[in-house]
Amino acid sequence: MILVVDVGNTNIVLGLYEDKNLTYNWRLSTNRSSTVDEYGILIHSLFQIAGVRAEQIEGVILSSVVPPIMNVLEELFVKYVGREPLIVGPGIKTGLNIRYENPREVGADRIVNAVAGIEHYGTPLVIVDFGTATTFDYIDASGAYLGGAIVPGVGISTEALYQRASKLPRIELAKPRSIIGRNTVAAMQSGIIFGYAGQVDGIVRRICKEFNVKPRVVATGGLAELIAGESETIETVDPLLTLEGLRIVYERNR
Ligand SMILES: Nc1ncnc2c1ncn2[C@@H]1O[C@H](COP(=O)(O)OP(=O)(O)O)[C@@H](O)[C@H]1O
Ligand SMILES: CC(C)(COP(=O)(O)O)[C@@H](O)C(=O)NCCC(=O)O
Ligand SMILES: [K+]
Repeated sequence: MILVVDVGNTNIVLGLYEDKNLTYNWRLSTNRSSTVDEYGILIHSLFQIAGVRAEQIEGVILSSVVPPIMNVLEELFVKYVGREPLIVGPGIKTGLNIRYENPREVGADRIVNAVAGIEHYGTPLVIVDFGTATTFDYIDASGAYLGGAIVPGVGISTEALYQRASKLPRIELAKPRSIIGRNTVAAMQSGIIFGYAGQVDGIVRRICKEFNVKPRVVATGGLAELIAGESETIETVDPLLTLEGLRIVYERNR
C-alpha cells in the first residue's frame, strides 16, 4: 500500500491506497510549529487505529504548498514510515502539460488536482478547490493546464470580517434561509455563501466565454459541498480529488 499526503495551508490530508482503492483518509491541522516527533505520534496513532504497520507502506508521495514545514515532513516519513517521500515538484513526472509562465510557480495541489481531474472527468475542465485560498484551474480540450484564478478562501474571508469589524461575530458557515439576512449572522451567512457561489459562477462563465468552451466543472476542498449546493455551474463535488491525483502521479514515477 502507498501513503499519499497533501499539505495545505490549513490541513494535512493523508490517505492510504491499496492498489486503486483509498482504504483510509485522515485530516490533521497544518501546524507550522509541530516537530517531527509530534507529527510522528499522530500518524503512529492513526496507523494503529487502522491496524496498519509502517512496514506495510511501500511508498509515500507528498504534495505541499507550505515550504516552511517541508523539512519536518520529509524527516517524519523517513523516521516513522521508513520511506523517503516522493515530492511533487521539479524533476517528477506528472504527465501534465503545464502552460503557466513559470511552471514551478504552480501550487503542487493544483497540479495534482489537474492530473486526477483529467483522468476522471476529461477535458476541457475547470477545477475549483475551496481551501485556505479558493483556486480555479482551467485545463483545455487538449489537456493543457493553462492556469486560472486565486481568491481568498471562504474560511479566511469570514475570519477577516470577524477580526476587522468589531460588531461582526464569528459565525457558523451555513446556508441561511433567504438571500435577505434580517439579523447580523444571517446577513453574513448570506453574503458568504451566496457571494462565494456567485463568484464561482461568475469566474466559470468568464472562462467559458473567453475560451468559447463548455467545460466540466468539478469542485474539491474542505468547503466544496457547502458552496457547490448554491452554485449553478459546479456539476460534481469530488472531496478526494487531490489524493487521487497523488496516487496517479505516484504510479507515473514508479
Ligand atoms: N470536512 C470539513 N467540513 C467542514 N469544513 C472543513 C472540512 N475540512 C476542512 N474544512 C474547512 O475548509 C477550509 C479549507 O480546508 P482545506 O481544504 O483543508 O484547506 P487547505 O487545503 O488550504 O489546507 C478550512 O477553513 C477548514 O477549516
Ligand atoms: C493557491 C494556494 C495558496 C492554495 O493553497 P491551499 O488553499 O490549498 O492551502 C497554493 O496552491 C499555492 O501556494 N500556490 C502557489 C501559487 C500558484 O499556484 O500560482
Ligand atoms: K488544497
